[in-house]
Amino acid sequence: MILDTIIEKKKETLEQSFQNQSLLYHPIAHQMKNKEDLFVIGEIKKASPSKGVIVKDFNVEKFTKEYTMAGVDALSILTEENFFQGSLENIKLAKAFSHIPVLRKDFIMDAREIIQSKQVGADMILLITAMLSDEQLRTFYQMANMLYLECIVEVHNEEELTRALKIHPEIIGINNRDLYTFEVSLETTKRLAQKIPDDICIVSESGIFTHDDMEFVKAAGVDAVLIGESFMRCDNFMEHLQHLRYGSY
Ligand SMILES: O=P(O)(O)OC[C@@H](O)[C@@H](O)c1c[nH]c2ccccc12
Repeated sequence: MILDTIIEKKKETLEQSFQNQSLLYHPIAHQMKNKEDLFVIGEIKKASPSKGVIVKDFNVEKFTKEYTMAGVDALSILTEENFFQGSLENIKLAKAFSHIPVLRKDFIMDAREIIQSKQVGADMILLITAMLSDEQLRTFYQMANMLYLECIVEVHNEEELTRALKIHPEIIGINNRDLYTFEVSLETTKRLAQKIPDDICIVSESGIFTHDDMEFVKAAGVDAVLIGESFMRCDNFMEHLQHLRYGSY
């Protein structure tokens, strides 16, 4: 049968073309892993449930340009509307005014939101283990990968980490903030990072304000940091990033 022959040949060709190359390409994870210094994701958020309104003069275009010029490696854009006063439009703005990768930061709970993230131009999405079943986590992760969206799989404790590791994610985000009590402790990063295999990128999220905080999470073995409030409140992004990285102004 010619069809069988075609399929056999096709299999061979596929094997050859995907040899030594991951079927799913993860450029941001790759960049995180290979950066000498910490990879910095700067977050743009107007408000949060724990802090209320953080910036009154909220201008996504301005923040995007300033973060990019200051030298952050990626942007995180809050799109949740009710508690963070975010919007999907802000992703489009960030993409229009910057060339660096953009993370859609939201509480994704529906597969349609993954397609929507791609449509507005996001490069990466957040999947929060605490609010997804094992099945959702797996299917959302696969779906995102098929759309060439990278994922940060967020965890806050050992039980969530065990669940997250089952899908072998490229990037794990350790949230230092407990989403139930809003308590923040960088010890969460220290505790969980040592339980994560070396080939997975680790992002320490929340509560990073100073150079000492950066050094602390770096020593814990993370590849990247996600910083929101301390950037949102600073007067000069470039100086603040310098301070975070090198400890001086
Ligand atoms: O502003 P901070 O403390 O630097 O935190 C940023 C980011 O980690 C935080 O906004 C965050 C982490 N995980 C989330 C999940 C949903 C909404 C927000 C978040």
